[in-house]
Amino acid sequence: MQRLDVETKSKHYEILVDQDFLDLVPAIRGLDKDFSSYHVVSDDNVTPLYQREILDALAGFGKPVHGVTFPHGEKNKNLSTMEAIYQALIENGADRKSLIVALGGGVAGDMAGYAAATYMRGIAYIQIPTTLLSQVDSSIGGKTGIDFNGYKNIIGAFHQPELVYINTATLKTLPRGEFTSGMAEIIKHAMIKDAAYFDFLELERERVQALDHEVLTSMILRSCEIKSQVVSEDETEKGNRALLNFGHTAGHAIERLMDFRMLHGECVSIGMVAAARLSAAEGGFPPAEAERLVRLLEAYGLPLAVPDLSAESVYEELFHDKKTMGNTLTFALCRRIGDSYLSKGTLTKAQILEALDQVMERER
Ligand SMILES: NC(=O)c1ccc[n+]([C@@H]2O[C@H](COP(=O)([O-])OP(=O)(O)OC[C@H]3O[C@@H](n4cnc5c(N)ncnc54)[C@H](O)[C@@H]3O)[C@@H](O)[C@H]2O)c1
Ligand SMILES: O=C(O)C(=O)C[C@@H](O)[C@H](O)[C@H](O)COP(=O)(O)O
Ligand SMILES: [Zn+2]
Repeated sequence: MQRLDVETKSKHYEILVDQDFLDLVPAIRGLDKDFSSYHVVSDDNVTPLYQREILDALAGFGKPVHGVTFPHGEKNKNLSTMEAIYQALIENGADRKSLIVALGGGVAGDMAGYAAATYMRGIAYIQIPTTLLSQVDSSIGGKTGIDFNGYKNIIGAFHQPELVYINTATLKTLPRGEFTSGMAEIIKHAMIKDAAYFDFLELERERVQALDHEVLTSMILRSCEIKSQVVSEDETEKGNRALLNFGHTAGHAIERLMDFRMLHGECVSIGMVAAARLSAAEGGFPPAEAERLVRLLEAYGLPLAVPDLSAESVYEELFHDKKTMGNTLTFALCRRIGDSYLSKGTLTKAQILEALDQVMERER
């Protein structure tokens, strides 16, 4: 098992990376908290795969254990699913000393985390991420929340977990497209912080895609390190945490405009291509490096452009981004691969439209 620390202002916790669930109970025991009951929240794909094993393991604590299942998918990351989760917590007698267990992908993590942030004004939770995306990104850092009227993560709270327990064996059941979606966040980590990691992702692509255990584990660990470092320095996104939003400004807009028919990572991939174009327009990001990004995304099977949207429609959506203050758009951009910065209000509408045009399939 491998361990990493996350040290934010509000909480210190560990990320454990293992190949099974055998150390989960000892890890929870190690938190040294006397939880009164356990509530495992997962979607209807993950429940039949992993919920029973987790419930059985937690039953060893001798306290009530409950499973809560919600319908899978981004379309269900909303208030009505939250209502059902709150209802289940009440019916199952969750109290202030209960532990919520977020089991599944980023959707389960964001919603179970938000339930933990708000139920009885905040209770403890842990993350057991089972998608590549959630293992390297969403389970770490305490951003929790839901979409509302299609606006991405527009309601939410920062609430750090007590523990992140990653069992890489769960990736064996993950559909291929979901694995690919997770690769977008991993490439994002390399783009914003680590050129050598970008080289690694280029060099080791075949072994990554073959789920080679050694390469996969090193990759997950490196991404967890990058994410936890950024989060530890700026827990509540007062500044540089927004670098983790590289590709998300346009990505979230596309996700909404496509009515969530595309996966988060796919939209982030297209958003990163747009961000690379903007980086070139503003900061002189070298065209050869933009090309390397495009080739890497393509090699991992990620999309580079979006069908059936107009640059204008995406541009209008950008103003709903959480980094937008008043009318000032903020973008996470790159000077070079591995070297990122925040650009606040300096790009013109024409520059942004031109970059967006290049990721519109019809207009290419
Ligand atoms: N909080 C954050 O910091 C953060 C970071 C990145 C993304 N996100 C959010 O995460 C969400 C995307 O997460 P995701 O890509 O994990 O999506 P997801 O949670 O919808 O999971 C993807 C699909 O895989 C299934 N699944 C999960 N684990 C499985 C497994 N081991 N085997 C088989 N099927 C499995 C799920 O049922 C689902 O259908 C988005 O809502 C995004 O906004 C949040
Ligand atoms: O943890 C962060 O900070 C991120 O930006 C990680 C992103 O991958 C993630 O999609 C996050 O949920 C986006 O945050 P938002 O504040 O733009 O909704
Ligand atoms: Zn993301």
